[in-house]
Amino acid sequence: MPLVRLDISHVRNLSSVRFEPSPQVNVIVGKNGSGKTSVLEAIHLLSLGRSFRSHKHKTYIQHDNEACLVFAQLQQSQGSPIRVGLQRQRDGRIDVRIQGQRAQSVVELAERLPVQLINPDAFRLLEGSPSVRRQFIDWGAFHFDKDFIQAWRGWQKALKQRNTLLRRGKISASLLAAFDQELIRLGERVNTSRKAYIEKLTPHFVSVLSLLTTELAVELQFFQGWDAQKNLQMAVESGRERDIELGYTHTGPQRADLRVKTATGDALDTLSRGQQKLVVSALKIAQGQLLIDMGRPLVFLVDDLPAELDANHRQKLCQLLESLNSQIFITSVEPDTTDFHWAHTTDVRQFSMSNGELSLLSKGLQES
Ligand SMILES: Nc1ncnc2c1ncn2[C@@H]1O[C@H](COP(=O)(O)OP(=O)(O)OP(=O)(O)O)[C@@H](O)[C@H]1O
Repeated sequence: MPLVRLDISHVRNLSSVRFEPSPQVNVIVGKNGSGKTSVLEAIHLLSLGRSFRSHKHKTYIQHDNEACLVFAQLQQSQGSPIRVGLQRQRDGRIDVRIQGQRAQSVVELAERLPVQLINPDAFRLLEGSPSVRRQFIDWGAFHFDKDFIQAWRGWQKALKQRNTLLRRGKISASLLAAFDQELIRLGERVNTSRKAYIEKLTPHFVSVLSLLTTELAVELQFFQGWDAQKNLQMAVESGRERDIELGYTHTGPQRADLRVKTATGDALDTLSRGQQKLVVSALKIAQGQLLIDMGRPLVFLVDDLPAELDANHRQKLCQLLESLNSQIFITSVEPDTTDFHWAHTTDVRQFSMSNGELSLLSKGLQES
């Protein structure tokens, strides 16, 4: 599934960038504002139909252009590469093509080209609201449990309807109880899937983190969103009167969270910025590794790797990513990337980015 060819047109300052990435490691080096992140943004756009930097598509379409286009060839395990492309118009329209045929939705691309992003914003996993961590869990649950998305959508719908009733007031606890059956059934289903995913992820996370650093003992605690001693039925029943008072559903899977703890407290309060970066990277890599173990290769997009990591940890992170046998795109402002040590068997291509122009600096297997 690696990208063997990439054509990017009119994404930010990239008027026309065409290149043949390595199926293994690609390092893009350039000054601030040269366009490195825009290459990762274009790959993300092709995978998910959206940017990781902005929800507003007009911000990434190049000024004075009506549309941006990202086109790629994806290597298959057998046979010739498949052609995939995505065009986004300024008026919002999206055109997704697979082998020249129009696709039903961007989901078809997400399945063919899963990406995992590690960038400075990934810190939001620790410092952001619980919704960021729920998204992280749900991404994994979605890939692990084929029925998860259907249950999640149904539960969201039931929750929305219930909250609308509560907001309007004038609803009795007995009437509300009639609406709660579906909410409870689907909410339990969502919770079971999330729990199972975190159980699978935890040992991977622990082992990935121990490869990055031996100095940190970090624990993942899944909070299901209500008292662990109760099932959802009991929690919803005992919370009904309070929900009526508050005008919304105050307990349930919508309050779930993933707590990242050290021996002395929350990781966010006790770890340095660099250590937090290692923890977040370990979470993201563990998540990717689980998917790879299921036979679903993915592309890692790593933006601004050196920031806040010393050379030793940077090297360990590179080794770990390399060991996953995935395609990797890494950006760096450092002109000297010799401290990224890759195995001599790895095909590393190094590119230079300058004012939206990409050029190949070096290519091939590494010297031992
Ligand atoms: N819609 C747009 N049209 C044209 N140029 C844009 C648009 N949006 C942003 N730019 C410019 O494109 C460039 C994008 O750079 P990008 O963020 O990819 O750089 P970078 O090399 O990753 O920088 P850094 O190292 O600072 O993260 C910037 O120079 C920015 O001013």
